[in-house]
Amino acid sequence: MDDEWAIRFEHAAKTYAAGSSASRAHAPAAVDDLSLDVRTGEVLVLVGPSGCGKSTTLRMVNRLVEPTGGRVLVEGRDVATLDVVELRRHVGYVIQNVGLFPHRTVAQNVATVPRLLGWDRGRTRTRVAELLELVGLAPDRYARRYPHELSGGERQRVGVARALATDPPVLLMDEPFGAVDPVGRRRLQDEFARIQRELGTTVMLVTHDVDEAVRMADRVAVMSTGGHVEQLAPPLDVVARPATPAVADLVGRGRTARLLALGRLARDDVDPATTAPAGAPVVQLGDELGEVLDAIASDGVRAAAVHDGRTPIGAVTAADVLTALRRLVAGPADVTPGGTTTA
Ligand SMILES: Nc1ncnc2c1ncn2[C@@H]1O[C@H](COP(=O)(O)OP(=O)(O)OP(=O)(O)O)[C@@H](O)[C@H]1O
Repeated sequence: MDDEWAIRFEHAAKTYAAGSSASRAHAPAAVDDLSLDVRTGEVLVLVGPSGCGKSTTLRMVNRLVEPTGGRVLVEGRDVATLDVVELRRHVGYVIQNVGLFPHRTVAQNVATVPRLLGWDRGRTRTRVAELLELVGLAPDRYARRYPHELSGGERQRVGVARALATDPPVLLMDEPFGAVDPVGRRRLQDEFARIQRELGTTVMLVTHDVDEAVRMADRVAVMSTGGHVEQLAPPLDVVARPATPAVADLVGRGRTARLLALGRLARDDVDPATTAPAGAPVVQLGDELGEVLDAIASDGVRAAAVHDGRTPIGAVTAADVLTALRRLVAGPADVTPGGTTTA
């Protein structure tokens, strides 16, 4: 196994053979020529407009879609050479609306793959209980329920538990939280992030929700038609310094709010000569800029005191937060259109 990457696309291409032979001859490629590495243990999010080839890209990994050009490797092996059942044991898959078996209980749904693998009942039962705990569903309350007795968010959790049953090193997620209301979605995102960190799973996630992308990703791949990667970079870089007009278009609306959530208070943002007035709110170096602004925005306050741990190091005003935002946008000048930044 390669330590650096878990999934590699090498000039991967897919042209669907649909319609008449005449239209087939001119069918545009859903994915034209994709070369991309997903690093071991990272969450890489594909985001882009509808029809740009995100799902096609994802499905080439578990061979729900067979490439018509190039190749896809998982943990160093060309997926085309692998037995599909063996491959899918290593590659979990979660989709919107999950596709749970309606006439099977939660426990039976989660046990699907262990059953196929012939695990004994004791091992399966223990694993199912572990997984339900992991996704925040108490086994004694949920194991015997049927999918129609669950909320959308709970069903999605069962889908995640099922995909993780054999502890796959790679997990593919296609709009996994798309069917959940915004509040539930945010909670699921947070919990999933915790689970992912705990397990160290390599995740490739598809969404068309830019906020979801920047919240979940270690790196974001912004795609345009034909599976073309416009920019591949950490969320902050994508939002602060879009590499192409297409990326700017996608992240443009609500950009300041996203920067406030992604940017962190740095030492350079703090005025060491100023002391905040008595009773001023205290923020910490490294806090989200949005939280800092919230603190300053509270009634009758013009500045927040900044601490580094327990040590007061100065004060910060709303104007300083604005300067910090500009610092993020100015950033290091290492982004080239269509290129990548290293992080
Ligand atoms: N089975 C198929 N047969 C023919 N064409 C397909 C098939 N699946 C996808 N396509 C086409 O391939 C292109 C890419 O589709 P894909 O589903 O990968 O895009 P996407 O970015 O995931 O879109 P969305 O965000 O709307 O789900 C689209 O033009 C789509 O119409």
